[in-house]
Amino acid sequence: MEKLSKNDIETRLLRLPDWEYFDNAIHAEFEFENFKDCFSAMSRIAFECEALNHHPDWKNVYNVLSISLSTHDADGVTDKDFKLAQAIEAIIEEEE
Ligand SMILES: C[C@H](O)[C@H](O)[C@H]1CNC2=NC(N)=NC(=O)C2=N1
Repeated sequence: MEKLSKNDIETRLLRLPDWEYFDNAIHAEFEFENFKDCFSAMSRIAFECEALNHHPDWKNVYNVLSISLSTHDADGVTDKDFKLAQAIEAIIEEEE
């Protein structure tokens, strides 16, 4: 999977306003009502990750989920990260 250029990444991010690019990865933070809602979204995201065989670096503190996406094999951001970011957005929108 080919690593995307900074320009490509920034162009693609125009369609994903929750996400930003820094430190060689794309990042987003989502806040939920409480821990249960947050963990419920994380479970749904986890199944999607398995289906896509692509996995986030993520952190949960109570009702906040912080996600970073990069492709370890490519040492950067690839199309796989954008596919997963889109899937995550769809899940978050359904949970809202
Ligand atoms: C063997 C397996 O396909 C690889 O280890 C996959 C699994 N999930 C992955 N997830 C991420 N974020 N980057 C990878 O390079 C990656 N590689």
